Amino acid sequence: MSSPVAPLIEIFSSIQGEGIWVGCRQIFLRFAGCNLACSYCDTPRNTPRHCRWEARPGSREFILLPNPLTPQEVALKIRKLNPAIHHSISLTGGEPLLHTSFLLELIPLLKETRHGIYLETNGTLPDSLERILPLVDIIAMDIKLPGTANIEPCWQEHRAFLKLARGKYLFVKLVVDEDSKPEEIERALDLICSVGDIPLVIQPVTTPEGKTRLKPEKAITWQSRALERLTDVRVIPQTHKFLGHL
Ligand SMILES: C[S@@+](CC[C@H](N)C(=O)[O-])C[C@H]1O[C@@H](n2cnc3c(N)ncnc32)[C@H](O)[C@@H]1O
Ligand SMILES: Nc1nc2[nH]cc(C(=O)O)c2c(=O)[nH]1
Ligand code: SF4
Ligand SMILES: [Mg+2]
Repeated sequence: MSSPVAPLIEIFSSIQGEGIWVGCRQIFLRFAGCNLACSYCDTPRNTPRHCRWEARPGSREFILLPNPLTPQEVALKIRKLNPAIHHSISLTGGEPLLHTSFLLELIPLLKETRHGIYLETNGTLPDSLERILPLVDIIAMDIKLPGTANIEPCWQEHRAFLKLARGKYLFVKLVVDEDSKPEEIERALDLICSVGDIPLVIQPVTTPEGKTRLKPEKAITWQSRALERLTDVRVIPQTHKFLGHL
């Protein structure tokens, strides 16, 4: 039987710019395609890019789409990035859980990082998560605020996802801006608390110009509100955008 293939946008080594593992060195695998279309999304999910390899740390290897790669080919490219010095491999996108058949074959080939597999996900595909759950170590799950992302609500999918993911090293990211609706943030807090005392990162929207769209006073207000109900609540912007990392 032939190996599944997956459309990858890029493979690169960089410093995690978001969430509770910010600052850790990771290898990033960015998959093409997404089941959502968040208004603030900073990632061209399907745009082919030119193939090029820059042989310097933090460089990126751009895979010319639609040239899908097999798990063996991806594992070989990762091996060239010295996985042993990396905290983990971040599976991101686009939405990585759209490619679970590929991940089931790929992940067992990726053993050399210090803390395994880090899944960066929009938290809307619980059935897909269930397929690969034993193979992931850390889950960074977004709870999408419908008004902020300008998408249909996915509260039910998020609830099912959280219940599955809570046994892992799990944290939730809430991407918030000045116009985020208080009732939606409250609903997200209700959802998290109904599943457990899960670490929460409030992540301001970053504009294409690199500015954060959440004033300090509002970030403080929402963090205070969340800290009344959760133990670990941090406000962390996308640091890689200020530091110039990939
Ligand atoms: C590009 S997404 C890919 C993984 C997955 N599709 C998701 O949404 O979690 C990775 C992370 O970047 C965040 N993100 C994307 N665009 C952003 C922006 N303009 N400002 C702040 N966070 C952003 C997402 O919310 C998510 O936490
Ligand atoms: N440095 C860096 N950190 C990141 N954290 C999440 C990212 C993503 O696009 O999934 C990302 C990214 O694209 N670059
Ligand atoms: S789910 Fe993630 S990749 Fe998809 S549009 Fe939203 S932020 Fe972008
Ligand atoms: Mg990114």
